Amino acid sequence: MSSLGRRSKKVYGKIASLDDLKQWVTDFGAGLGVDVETFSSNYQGAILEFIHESAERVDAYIINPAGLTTVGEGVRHALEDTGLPVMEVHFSNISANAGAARGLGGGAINSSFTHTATGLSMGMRHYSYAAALTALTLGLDDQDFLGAEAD
Ligand SMILES: O=C1C[C@@](O)(C(=O)O)C[C@@H](O)[C@@H]1O
Repeated sequence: MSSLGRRSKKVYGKIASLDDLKQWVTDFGAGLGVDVETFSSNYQGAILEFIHESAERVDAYIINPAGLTTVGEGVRHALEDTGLPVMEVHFSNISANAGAARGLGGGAINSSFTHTATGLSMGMRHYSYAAALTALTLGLDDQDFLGAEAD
């Protein structure tokens, strides 16, 4: 994701850098009245440390597992252990066939995050984050859904 600006414009759209993405998501959250804390790293251990140290102070996670999508068991497990809602997001539609407009060039991949995620938002460029953030906000405000006390 640190190479966002060099990726296919057709799939990833006009967001030119991770900093731009973080700002866009933060601004979108502010519009919803939500504080967004952003984090990114190319190092799996750093992602694990962030999840561990943030679990007590956040309400939920939105994760784009990017290059870890098919292999990030440690990160997936750490997220599951927080007991918090987790939305998986992707710019691309990772389930699309090869050659599809917003799919990955090589065709569908199987995410190792989806089976324990609360929800999934993908194929909508950076708007996938907007969908995830909106759904999480509504869900957490709903006392019969994500806003309910954890079991
Ligand atoms: O780095 C990425 C980005 C991605 O997660 C997306 O946002 O579409 C899709 C992944 O397959 C890829 O490795």
